[in-house]
Amino acid sequence: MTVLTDRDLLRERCFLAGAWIEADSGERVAVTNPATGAVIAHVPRCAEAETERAIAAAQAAFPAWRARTAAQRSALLRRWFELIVENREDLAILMTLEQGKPLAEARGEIDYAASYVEWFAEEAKRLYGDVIPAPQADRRIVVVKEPVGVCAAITPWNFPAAMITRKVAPALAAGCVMIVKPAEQTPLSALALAVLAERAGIPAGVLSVVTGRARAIGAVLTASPVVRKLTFTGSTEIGRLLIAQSAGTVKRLSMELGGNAPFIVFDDADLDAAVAGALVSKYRNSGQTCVCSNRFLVQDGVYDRFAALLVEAVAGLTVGDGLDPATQQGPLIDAPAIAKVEDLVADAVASGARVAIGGQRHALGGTFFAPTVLTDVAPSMRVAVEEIFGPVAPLVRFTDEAEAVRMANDSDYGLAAYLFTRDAARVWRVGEALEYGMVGINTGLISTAVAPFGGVKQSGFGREGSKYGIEDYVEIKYLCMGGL
Ligand SMILES: NC(=O)C1=CN([C@@H]2O[C@H](COP(=O)(O)OP(=O)(O)OC[C@H]3O[C@@H](n4cnc5c(N)ncnc54)[C@H](OP(=O)(O)O)[C@@H]3O)[C@@H](O)[C@H]2O)C=CC1
Ligand SMILES: O=C(O)CCCC(=O)O
Repeated sequence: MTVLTDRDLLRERCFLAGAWIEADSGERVAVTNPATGAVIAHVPRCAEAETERAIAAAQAAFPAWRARTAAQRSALLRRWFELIVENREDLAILMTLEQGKPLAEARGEIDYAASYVEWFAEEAKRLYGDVIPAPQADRRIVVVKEPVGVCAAITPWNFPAAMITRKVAPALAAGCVMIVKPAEQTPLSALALAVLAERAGIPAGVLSVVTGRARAIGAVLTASPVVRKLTFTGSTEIGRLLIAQSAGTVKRLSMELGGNAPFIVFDDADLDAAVAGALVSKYRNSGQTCVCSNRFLVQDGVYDRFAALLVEAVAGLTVGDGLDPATQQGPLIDAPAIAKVEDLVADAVASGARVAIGGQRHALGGTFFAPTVLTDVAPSMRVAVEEIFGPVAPLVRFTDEAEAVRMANDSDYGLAAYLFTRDAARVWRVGEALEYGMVGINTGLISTAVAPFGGVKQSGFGREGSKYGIEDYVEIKYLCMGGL
């Protein structure tokens, strides 16, 4: 394996109640490098019993953690942030090894992940309440914010670090404690973050990371009355299941689920900017991002020109192992992922779409898929309806603004949307008409810790990052003082 400066960051045990443990069964799961198929590590295959112990440890740790002052919690989070930044290169290498994204993108994700910790270290100190003018002279009404309590996070493989910090940091800032179940494909980044949290001095039980059997761990987390909140990022299908499972304990939930982002290019757009935006929003992380553009809606007048420019730009993308500095697009995460992308492209072609570039597995083999542009795509084709999660840009034609908005909103999803135009009035009209939680205007990159990330419709609910993100981890309590 590529040498880490600090080998201690590569952990093959879970972090539970401040101890590094094996699974009770002794079973382990292999972690593979998607670029080579090589096994790079093993992690414990934990199940019900270990999850129960993590919950008990969190419950035990909660009173002391919530009792610390906001400034004390903030200082520990700040230290965690500094350690993430100091270990940026090792964390990025680990991420590329287990996830496949190019090293430059992995470094970017570590910075992004760290920025959530930095942000919420600051927000911890600003969790203000309210004083409400009372209707009676002898009363005072005060609103305070209290931590929700024991929280659980189930996270995906596409952003192995950032999806953890943007849940853990606001939770800990608010005074909650957290159990994380990372994705099976990418546990090493989660465990390395736990190493750094431990080094930062975050007390035992405040943060646990349990790897292993998703269904068993999820069942215990959702059924437990001790766990007061579940936050999930992943597929809509599993989100629905977790919502149903949480009904029995009436848990608070945050769901960041799938997307089908429209990327709308109007006739008056700056086409060079639109192509640059398309590249970053479509091909970053090999298209495996819930906010990736899933369908390009391009107006008649610029359709052919935009397609030609996009194909030219895509032809210049270098595909390869993420550890190679020349690589701009890595492999897909695993065999089912590439099979799904291949199937969607085949379905589109069979229905009349044209492959302008790519359209098949890359010559490198394995799970590498050629960066692809499809033209003559109809909005009803599966490739424009389902979440692709791969480097495929389907180009759909539209005639006028009303049609673009109608097509864009014709989806069960509502996470991110993008539009490119030079018309300021249209920016407002279309920006407001889009039924999405986030809208990128003349940009393909909207993710930042300072803005609220989240969706509407079947893309989920709750917001992460920004001043709103911490609210998902607090309960509002009102104190009514009478007889004054
Ligand atoms: N919104 C987003 O950012 C993401 C969307 N997706 C979409 O979902 C598709 C499938 O990806 P996939 O990785 O299977 O996504 P999943 O939704 O299956 O996985 C996300 C997380 O949920 C866990 N999980 C899976 N099943 C259960 C369960 N029954 N109970 C509790 N936790 C569970 C997974 O654990 P484990 O890994 O151990 O199975 C993982 O930690 C992608 O192609 C993409 O379309 C995927 C990832 C992120
Ligand atoms: O794809 C996801 O699951 C989260 C989006 C990453 C980002 O914050 O941009």
